[in-house]
Amino acid sequence: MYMAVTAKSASSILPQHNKSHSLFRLDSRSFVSYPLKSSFSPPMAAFSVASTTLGLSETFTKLKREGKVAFIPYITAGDPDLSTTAEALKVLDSCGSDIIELGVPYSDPLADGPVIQAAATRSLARGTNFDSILKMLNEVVPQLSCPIALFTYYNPILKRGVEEFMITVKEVGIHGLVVPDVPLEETEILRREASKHKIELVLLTTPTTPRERMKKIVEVTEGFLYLVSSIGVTGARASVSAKVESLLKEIKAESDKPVAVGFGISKPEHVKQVAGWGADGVIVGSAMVKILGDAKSSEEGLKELAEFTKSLKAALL
Ligand SMILES: O=P(O)(O)OC[C@@H](O)[C@@H](O)c1c[nH]c2ccccc12
Repeated sequence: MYMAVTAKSASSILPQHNKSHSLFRLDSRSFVSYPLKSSFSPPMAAFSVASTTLGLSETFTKLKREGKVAFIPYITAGDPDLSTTAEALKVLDSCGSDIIELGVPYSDPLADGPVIQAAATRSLARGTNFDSILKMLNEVVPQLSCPIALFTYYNPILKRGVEEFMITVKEVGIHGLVVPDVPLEETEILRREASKHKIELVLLTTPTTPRERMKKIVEVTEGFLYLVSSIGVTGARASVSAKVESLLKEIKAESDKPVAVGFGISKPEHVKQVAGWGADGVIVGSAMVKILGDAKSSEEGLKELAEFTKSLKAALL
């Protein structure tokens, strides 16, 4: 189920639409943002919830000191329901996740494969919305030891207003933000408000990102750099592209910022391999989402999620 978009809308969000596979090619042209450094320090209240948990970059600094690689799962908020999401966040945290990516369900998830698209559809059908997610986070975040990076397409941010969005997510203790489809020409306000409210804006590069553009992205990403392992959309793959090894070398030649790799990773051997190639973090999404979506009950899904998370985390120890 891929959205038929006009050439214009595709070019403004994901510039290439490969007709042969009707998959949207992720391209970093829409992933560049330049957070402005500002002297603005938000009122202490803004830190009240988040001050007990390390942020994204602090987490990577701590892990690097310990010689460890970050394990970063992704799940879609509200799938199968928000109370299960609340429990899943606690399960992922207690099973050793170092950062959790929490997806805001969206009606046109252009960069997502069928598993995450279906999760977003189920969640929206249940009535999940941004306010109900914030309410859940307000209760759960104080119980977590690892930071949350909110994952959302650009539209839900624009709908709420960028400044209002940043204020509200900061208030519930969100540390980071990943926005895969932010159009280059509209990054000005996003990076200014993210920086102002101490939200780490994570940028993405892909295997097709030209070197000069990659350098720009690496320079300005905050928290970590998201290296998309393969072209196409999210979804578990039989193997992780060997190109990741050389891409990691190229990026690390430009910057010592942490790099986390995502797309297709779904087995302990994938995790081990990507860590062995020098990644600072490993991101697993669709395989996690599938467990929760396929389970006959929440209890069963949470139990399987715990087992699966521990099996992947063990590959990093
Ligand atoms: O699902 P995968 O193949 O394990 O990839 C991680 C991915 O799910 C998560 O990081 C993510 C969810 N939706 C996205 C859209 C674009 C980039 C990344 C994502």
